[in-house]
Amino acid sequence: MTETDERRPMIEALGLSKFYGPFAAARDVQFSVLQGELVAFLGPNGAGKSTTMKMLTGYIAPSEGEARIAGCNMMTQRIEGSRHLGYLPESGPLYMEMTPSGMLDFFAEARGLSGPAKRDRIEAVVEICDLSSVMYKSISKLSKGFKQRVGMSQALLHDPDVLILDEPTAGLDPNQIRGVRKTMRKLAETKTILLSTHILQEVEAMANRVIMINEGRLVYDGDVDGLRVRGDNDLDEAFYKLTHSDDHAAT
Ligand SMILES: Nc1ncnc2c1ncn2[C@@H]1O[C@H](COP(=O)(O)OP(=O)(O)OP(=O)(O)O)[C@@H](O)[C@H]1O
Repeated sequence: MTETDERRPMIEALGLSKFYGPFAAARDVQFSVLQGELVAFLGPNGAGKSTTMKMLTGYIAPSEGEARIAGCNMMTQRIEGSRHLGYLPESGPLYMEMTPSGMLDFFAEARGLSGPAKRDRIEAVVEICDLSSVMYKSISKLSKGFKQRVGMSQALLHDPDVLILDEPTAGLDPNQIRGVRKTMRKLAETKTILLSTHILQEVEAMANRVIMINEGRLVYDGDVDGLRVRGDNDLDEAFYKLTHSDDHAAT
C-alpha cells in the first residue's frame, strides 16, 4: 500500500451533526478515512462516537451534513453503500436464542447468498473469527468474547471492504482483547477500518492515525506520535488535555 493522496476516501464524515432537541451529540464532524487505513476513533464516554458511527453507517439520519461510504451517500444510496460496509454496533444484533451456525445462515440468506457461495463465506468468517468450537451452542450461553466474535463474523459475512466497529474490545479480558487485535491487524491488510474506543492503549496497539472527539466535536485528527506530543510525550496527558482544556482546535 502506498502512502499517497491518490487513495480513495472510503469513509467520509462531511460536516455531520446530530441534535437531540437543543443538545448536540455530534457537531460539524468532518474527516475522511482513505482506502487501507486503520483509524482509531477515540473519545471519552458520551463524546459522540456511537452517534457519529450510526450516522456514517446510515443507521440514523444526520441533522446536518452527509455521510459517505465508498462514495455512496448513506441516506440516498444506502443499499449500495451497505454492500461495501460491515458494521459492528456497540451492542451487536445477536439473536440470543440462535446458534452461531443458524445466525450466520440466516444473515447469509438475507444478504442474498446461497449454495456454494454461502457455504464458502460462512466457512471464511468462521475461520477469521475462530468460531468453529461454538458453532452449535446457543449464543446466549457464550462468553462475552465469543459473542463479540459472532457479532464480528456477521459484519464480515458479505466480505465488505469497509469496517466500522463500535468498541470491538469493550468488556473483554486481556486474552480476548489480544485475539481481537490480532484479527483486526489481519483484516487491516485488505480493508479500511474505523474502530471506536475510549482506551488509549488500544490506539497505540492498533492504529497509526487517531481521530478524537469530545463533547460532539472533533478535537484531533493525526498520527499517534502527534497526539503524544500534545501531552508532552504522554498519551494519557494528551487525552486529558484534549478533553478538559479549551484546546479544541482540530489539527
Ligand atoms: N437518542 C438519543 N437521545 C438523546 N441523547 C442521546 C441519544 N443518543 C445519544 N445521546 C447522547 O449523545 C451523547 C453522545 O452519545 P454517544 O453514545 O454517541 O457517545 P459515545 O462516545 O459513543 O459514548 P460511549 O463510549 O459511552 O458509548 C451522550 O451524551 C448521549 O447521552
